[in-house]
Amino acid sequence: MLINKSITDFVDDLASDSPMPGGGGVAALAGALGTGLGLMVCSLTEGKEKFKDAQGAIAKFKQEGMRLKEELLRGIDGDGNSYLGIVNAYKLPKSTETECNSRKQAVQEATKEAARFSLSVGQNCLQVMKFAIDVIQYGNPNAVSESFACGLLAYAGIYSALVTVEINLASIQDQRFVNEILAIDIAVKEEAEVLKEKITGEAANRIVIAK
Ligand SMILES: Nc1nc(=O)c2c([nH]1)NC[C@@H]1CN(c3ccc(C(=O)N[C@@H](CCC(=O)O)C(=O)O)cc3)C=[N+]21
Repeated sequence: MLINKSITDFVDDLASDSPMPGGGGVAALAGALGTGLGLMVCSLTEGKEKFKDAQGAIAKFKQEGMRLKEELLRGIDGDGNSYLGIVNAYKLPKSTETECNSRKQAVQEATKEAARFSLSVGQNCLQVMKFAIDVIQYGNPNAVSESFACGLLAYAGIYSALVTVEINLASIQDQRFVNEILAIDIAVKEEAEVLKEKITGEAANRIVIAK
């Protein structure tokens, strides 16, 4: 499993020509790392008298963050496996016309599954950006830089997931499927842009460097 590797082995694997991890799995990792940073800020806020008014909100955000962290960690291997589905479908025999047809069908199905999987990674990363905004607003301001990094790692995760969705869509023939997924893909991107503006705007307001 990819998630049990050391960071060094993971990055070396990534750098090699092995088919996983790919862009989709790294998207999930970026989202998980972002979530970890946001959760760190929750931990630095919890139980502190200074932040007593924020305790209820932080407890709620922490639960959501823990759910997203688990889901994104699962997505690192999950996405890689969904891509392996495509690789394996291409390896099916193609000597007869029947074999060719069923191989083609299997490649199409596996590619749809891979597109759906990376879309779900992108959607989870979008939730991490919302979690980041909550944590920016309610969390310990000493670590607000971590809250911003949480949101911006998730933003990178979204784009990494969505280009993966799109490269898969490019080889899918079922136009109805393509339209349906593309509509969600575009909506996620639009929402991510709004959230990114909000996050960078907050960062500019909250981290003021004397000149
Ligand atoms: N859910 C999902 N996650 C992905 O990460 C994902 C995906 N879908 N869809 C497609 C892109 C692209 N990507 C590649 C990974 C390895 C090779 C690779 O190793 N290619 C070898 C051949 C691989 C083989 O045939 O074994 C080559 O081009 O020479 C290529 C492309 C992962 N992606």
